[in-house]
Amino acid sequence: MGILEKISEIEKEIARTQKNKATEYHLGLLKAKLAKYRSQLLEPSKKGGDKGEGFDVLKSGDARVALIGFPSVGKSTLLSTLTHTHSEAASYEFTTLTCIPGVIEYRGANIQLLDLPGIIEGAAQGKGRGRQVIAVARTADLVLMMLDATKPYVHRQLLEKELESVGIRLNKPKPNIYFKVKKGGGLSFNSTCQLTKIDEKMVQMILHEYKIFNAEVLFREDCTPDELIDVILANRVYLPCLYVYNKIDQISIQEVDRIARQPHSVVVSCNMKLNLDYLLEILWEYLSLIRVYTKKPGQPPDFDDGLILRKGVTVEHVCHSIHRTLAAQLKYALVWGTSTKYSPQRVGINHTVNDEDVVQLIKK
Ligand SMILES: Nc1nc2c(ncn2[C@@H]2O[C@H](COP(=O)(O)OP(=O)(O)OP(=O)(O)O)[C@@H](O)[C@H]2O)c(=O)[nH]1
Ligand SMILES: [K+]
Ligand SMILES: [Mg+2]
Repeated sequence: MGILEKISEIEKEIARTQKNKATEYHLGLLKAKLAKYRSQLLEPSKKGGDKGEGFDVLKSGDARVALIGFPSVGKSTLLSTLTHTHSEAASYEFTTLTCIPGVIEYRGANIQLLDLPGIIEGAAQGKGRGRQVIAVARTADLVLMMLDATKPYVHRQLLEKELESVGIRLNKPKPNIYFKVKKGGGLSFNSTCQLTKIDEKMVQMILHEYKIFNAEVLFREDCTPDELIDVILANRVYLPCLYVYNKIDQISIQEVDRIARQPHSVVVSCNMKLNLDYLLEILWEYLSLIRVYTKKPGQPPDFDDGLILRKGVTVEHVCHSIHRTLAAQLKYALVWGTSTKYSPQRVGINHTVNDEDVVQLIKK
């Protein structure tokens, strides 16, 4: 039996197994098996052929966004609208057959936007260019899932399932589980909170499925067996995802309003250029980008040339992004902006900066 058949057998068995206390362990085991086979699918095959490799496009700029969606939802139209790059758009499916990179210039940042072929159900199993598209998605900082607002909601769920099945986790934090394989000593099982979805026996069973007999497992939150499997496999990517509903020129205003209220969702019309400014604002937000200005003593801040950084960075990162030796020479910094109580305020190297802060670095 090939891996694909094994996967489909297990999926069928999971579907026909009733979910209750008595079948809990059995289901946990099935899920562990399923995840194991699926991750084998992701491994590059030794015989050549479909290696599951992405399209060869160099990463560039401050962040990378992958456009994922069914055919003809308007991905190429969006790329041509937001960037200087043209990507052929047409009313037939699979117009785009390769990866076409463009650059969104926004607030001084260069955001790489990747137009990709449409994916279809079964993409993860190798249908169409699915695996290549998915391989590119894994390298992105954000998935921009484009949907046709005139199509049923189930389209979104199908796409999510495809990405889920290849280990891409959307808008989910990494499960807070400490896991370490050991050389001996059996299983050390601990938790810092009450566990309602998993117990020691289940953990042991799942680990045995991966031939792991000695390990340290510490749950810091109430995780599910699936989350434990994710941590064991360690090949999952956790990405923010924006659902962009295109073609709102074709639906009623009530419908637009309803969709726009869903979490992580933005409504646009590429053809009518509706709401694209808002899309860029949200994109910036979801990429956790910030812009920080530097200022030399006695001179105005350099507002033309901000530093593009990520939320949560400190004065130390600011130093590094200017020159690698600067951090070691820093005495203190003066900061104007929302990260301080006073403007300016004298801060140390570990001070966290905010979007739009002005920073003056004082050397020793
Ligand atoms: N009504 C309407 N049509 C749109 C909009 N945006 C794109 N389209 C149309 O949708 C069709 C498909 O657009 P594409 O940009 O080729 O879609 P795609 O997702 O790149 O398609 P593939 O490359 O085939 O996967 C074209 O006929 C576009 O003109 C929109 O905002 N409203
Ligand atoms: K198309
Ligand atoms: Mg296209």
